[in-house]
Amino acid sequence: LDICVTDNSGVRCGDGNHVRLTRIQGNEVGHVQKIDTNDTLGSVTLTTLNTKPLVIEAESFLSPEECDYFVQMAKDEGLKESETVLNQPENQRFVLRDHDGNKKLSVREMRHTIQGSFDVFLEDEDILKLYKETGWDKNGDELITNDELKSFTPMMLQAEIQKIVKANPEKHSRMSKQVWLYPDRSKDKVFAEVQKRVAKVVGLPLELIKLSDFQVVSYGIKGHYNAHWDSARVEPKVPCCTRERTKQCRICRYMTILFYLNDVEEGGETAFPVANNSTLDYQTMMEKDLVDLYRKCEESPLKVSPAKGKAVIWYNHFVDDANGWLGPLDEFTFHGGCPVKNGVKWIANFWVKTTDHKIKDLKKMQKFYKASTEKQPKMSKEEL
Ligand SMILES: O=C(O)CCC(=O)C(=O)O
Ligand SMILES: [Fe+2]
Repeated sequence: LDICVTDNSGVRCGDGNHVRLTRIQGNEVGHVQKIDTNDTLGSVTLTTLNTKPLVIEAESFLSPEECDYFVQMAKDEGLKESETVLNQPENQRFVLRDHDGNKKLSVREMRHTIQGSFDVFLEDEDILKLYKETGWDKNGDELITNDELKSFTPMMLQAEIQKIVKANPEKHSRMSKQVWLYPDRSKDKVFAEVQKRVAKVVGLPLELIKLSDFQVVSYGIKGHYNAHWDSARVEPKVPCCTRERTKQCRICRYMTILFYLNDVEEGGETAFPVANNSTLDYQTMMEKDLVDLYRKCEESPLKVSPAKGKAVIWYNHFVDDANGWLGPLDEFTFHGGCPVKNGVKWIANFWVKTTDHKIKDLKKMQKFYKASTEKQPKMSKEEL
């Protein structure tokens, strides 16, 4: 195997063991480092915002022109309403969340049932109004018993919820528009330069950066994205998703580089609701409704404010010590977008993807390596 990659130390070839995922050294909160980019921008300054999880901010990672360029590109391509992705298969979606196991659903348990089943975040008042209108809570004790459950089906519940979110779309876990961009890797000069800059700043092979996904998202007033992980927990039996793959797979995004493409008048921060918690337990996360950033954003321990050209960088996964590739999910990267209060918000997600098959990834990277070396016009003797 002869694997070559291009990184900050030049072209390096070997058997594959010489390629490892690396992290930017964050050191401590407030640590500042300046990285020369050797391009039109000159340099990028990184500031460590947090260490658990490691979150790094770069003001002016993109120039205002680059930001405008990506927004225009997204508009030309056309944005579509973001779908809320539920990871559970269809038949496991409707699960009654009877947390205390007393065979009755409290209002809170019904809220969580609806969240888990339909990805819709209602308030207690919505549930009570629903009971009133449908009569499902026959005796009006605000509890749904097994017997009362028989009077309606999941389909009926879904229909009611659909009515509610139609009138109040902000009750969705996500309210935004998005588009995947596949800027032609050799022809789009702006995108190519940004990819190079990303490779330089994060210190990963350019060939890996070229495998990344790029998505532009826009939020209007009340637009938000409740807390989630950008990647998934490692499950050896479920392979990582790739562009070719359609069967059951999990998302594997080693790192997220989130660009803010405009200045937001008010709101729209990126929040990390479990940052710096000593432990992470799902029970507390449920009890405190930490997912619900639409309502609980203010309580978040770490928030990053949008600013045109700024990038916020974090690692969804640790690195596997043995092979230097995708390691365990860093669960503290749980994050989302706070509601926009005034103005609009444009972002671009730059997701550095890998799979858990290092060799397969390296082989894919070789295609980009070869393309770049072949395209290089041979220098004539005169030029030398
Ligand atoms: O809008 C934000 O600040 C966060 C967006 C986000 O987390 C995502 O698109 O995955
Ligand atoms: Fe995200």
